[in-house]
Amino acid sequence: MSAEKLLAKRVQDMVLRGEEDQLPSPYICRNKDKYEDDHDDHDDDVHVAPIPIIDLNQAYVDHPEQLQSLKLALCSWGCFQAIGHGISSSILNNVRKVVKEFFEQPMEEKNKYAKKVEEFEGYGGDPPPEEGQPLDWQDRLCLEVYPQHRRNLHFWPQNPPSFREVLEEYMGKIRLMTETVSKAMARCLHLEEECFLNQFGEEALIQARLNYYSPSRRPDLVMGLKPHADNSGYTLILQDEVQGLQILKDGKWLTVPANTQAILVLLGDQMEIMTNGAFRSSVHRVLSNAGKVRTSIAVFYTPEPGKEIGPVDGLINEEMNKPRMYKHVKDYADQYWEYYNKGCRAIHIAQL
Ligand SMILES: O=C(O)CCC(=O)C(=O)O
Ligand SMILES: [Fe+2]
Repeated sequence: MSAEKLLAKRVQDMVLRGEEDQLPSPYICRNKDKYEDDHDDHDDDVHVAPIPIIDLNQAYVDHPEQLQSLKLALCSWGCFQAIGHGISSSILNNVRKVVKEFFEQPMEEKNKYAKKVEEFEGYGGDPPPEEGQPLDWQDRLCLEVYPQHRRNLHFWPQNPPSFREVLEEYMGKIRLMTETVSKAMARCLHLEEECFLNQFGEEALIQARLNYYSPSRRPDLVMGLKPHADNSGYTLILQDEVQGLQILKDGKWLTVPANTQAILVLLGDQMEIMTNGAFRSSVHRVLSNAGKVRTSIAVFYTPEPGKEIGPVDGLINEEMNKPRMYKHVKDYADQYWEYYNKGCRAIHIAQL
């Protein structure tokens, strides 16, 4: 069956209907040659990553030691687990709960928010990749959240009844968190604290992607989300208690611990450009598993459309051996998706 046709179906629906025995080939992206082999034969030994934990509480975030830890985390891991983010456990639990409840409703209810196959916003699967590229073993609901005038409320679920209110509360807090994080990122590099915020701009995009990973009988063959680096400046990820997210570090896939109280801050390509490569965006993927549903809420924080971004001056010094490594770019997303759909990274388009 073609990718377009498959993308009109939901993975969750295939799993619930027991249609997985005939696993459609566009989903198969791993161990292709082992398709006929022993079902238990797969190599996902889990190496849990000691990802740095950073306390964003105002009382600590500007301490030289904390800033130094932040810099180390971002330069060597490309991510950190944020605690002290000011979002209460009850808000975190509520948002996870309504997201799960949304996906656990009948298809008919969810399809009220269905996207067109080629489009991005709404409920469904990602737009079709190029021919031959695998499909992800997941369903998701993508929503534009800020600036507020970009919201398309017809995609915002009305069921469960508290969905909109709970998401709105969470996203308001996340927006505040982006200010703290952007300032701390500047300060840890000894830059003027508004320098990244100014590049993101007043109309910076904040988009939510609610991910639902159904279990798979063949986690050795499919992938929840294929390897990629995000197009964003950075991404804020709230996980549930089921592991699955992995980051690529020094050529090895390492599992991100499922810390339900922390929000993972993961660098995207546009922060790599703005820091002239001092920070590197993190390549990551999500594994499928045989037993449990996994949900996550990824929020992409991305410079305002039409705004030029580039390496900040303080990170370029030709005489001090810190040459400019990246160009100025505008609407990086447009080219990013072309490469993403081919299963490639796009960062080279900004590199000098
Ligand atoms: O599910 C996750 O933990 C990560 C999701 C992700 O990488 C994305 O939505 O871009
Ligand atoms: Fe991602």
